[in-house]
Amino acid sequence: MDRKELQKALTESKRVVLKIGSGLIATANEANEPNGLDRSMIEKLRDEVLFLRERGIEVILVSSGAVAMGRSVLRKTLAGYHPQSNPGLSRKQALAAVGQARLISLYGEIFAEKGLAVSQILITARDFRDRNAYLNIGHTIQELLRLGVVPIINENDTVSTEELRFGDNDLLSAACAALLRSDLLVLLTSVNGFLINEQRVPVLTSITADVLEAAGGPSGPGSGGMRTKIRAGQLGLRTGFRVAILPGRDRAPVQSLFTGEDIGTIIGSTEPSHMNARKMWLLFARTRGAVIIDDGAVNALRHRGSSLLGAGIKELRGAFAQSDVVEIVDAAGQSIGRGIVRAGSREIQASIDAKKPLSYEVIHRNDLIIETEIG
Ligand SMILES: Nc1ncnc2c1ncn2[C@@H]1O[C@H](COP(=O)(O)OP(=O)(O)O)[C@@H](O)[C@H]1O
Ligand SMILES: N[C@@H](CCC(=O)OP(=O)(O)O)C(=O)O
Repeated sequence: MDRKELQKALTESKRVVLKIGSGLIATANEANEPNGLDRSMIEKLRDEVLFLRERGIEVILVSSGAVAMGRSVLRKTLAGYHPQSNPGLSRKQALAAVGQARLISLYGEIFAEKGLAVSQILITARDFRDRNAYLNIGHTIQELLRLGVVPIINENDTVSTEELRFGDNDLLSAACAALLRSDLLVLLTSVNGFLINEQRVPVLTSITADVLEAAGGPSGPGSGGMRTKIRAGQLGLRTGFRVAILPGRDRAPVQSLFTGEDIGTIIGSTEPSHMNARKMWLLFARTRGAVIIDDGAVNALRHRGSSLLGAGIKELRGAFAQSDVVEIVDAAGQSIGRGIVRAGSREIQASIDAKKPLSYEVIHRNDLIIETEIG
């Protein structure tokens, strides 16, 4: 696909999520000790936000840097504090708790210099799994945008346990881009874009095994590196937003992209189709239990676009209630998708035991997503 065509399409975006990672925003002193956040980087970000807003584009920021800022604050204020080279989760959580307040106040100060107000939104992966919490996040952000306030999102590190963590803000910002129906996710990076054999790849329209192979982890203070940026691109291709991985050290990378300069790596297609909102949420939803289905039902779901009828269910795993999201598993134990059940496990189990399958659609087509859509 022609990069120029795709780049032109990007400029039609109505809502953009813009993410800056620890690798770019954290600074170190000459002795390589943590030394706060890079003020000039935040000033640049502010000017990029202003540029997009002047074009009528809504902007949501995702900023890392709480842990790095926490380290720097403690180094400067606590005698005898020594930053650990590889801190565990609870130490990182404590550092984030110290640093997040400073981070947001620094943004507030710098953005106010040009008449912009900021807000802090702290979220966890769990918030996206709960439909009410996710809808409320959306409503709050919508209202902030209506007010003209810039939302600044970070992970709520205090409450994120190991299994509930995004862990890095590339994936958090991708989830935000999907669920907030943004057209474009900009990931600022410390390198020139996605590189293969040191050469920048200007455009990706699909994520192949070679691409995944070439995308490695971070080399600086960040936690995701390029691998998570490519995963963000994969989610974008599936759900309908485009991704631009841009060199964050350039003078004005977003403005360059929007004015047609050939920089960074763009991931997307020229005509992305937004996944419908309910299916989108199913991608992130927490599942409770599973329905194990027979080969005929697998075939009907995969190839005929059917709903799941009671007759196709062989057994159940775990207890769940009507309206819960369950895993859909084939006879070999492989998960083939997930969906919202119209009956609880007790009712379905009773029908299996009585050999009288439920006569209705236990999971309606509109309420399920199969693995080709999940990826
Ligand atoms: N194929 C690749 N292309 C570009 N960078 C790569 C690749 N594989 C690994 N990397 C590493 O990914 C990192 C880019 O992420 P960076 O912007 O530093 O991180 P973060 O967003 O986590 O702060 C760089 O450290 C770079 O060395
Ligand atoms: N929530 C953490 C950010 C985690 C992180 O480092 O993410 P990233 O910079 O995307 O690799 C913080 O603010 O320090």
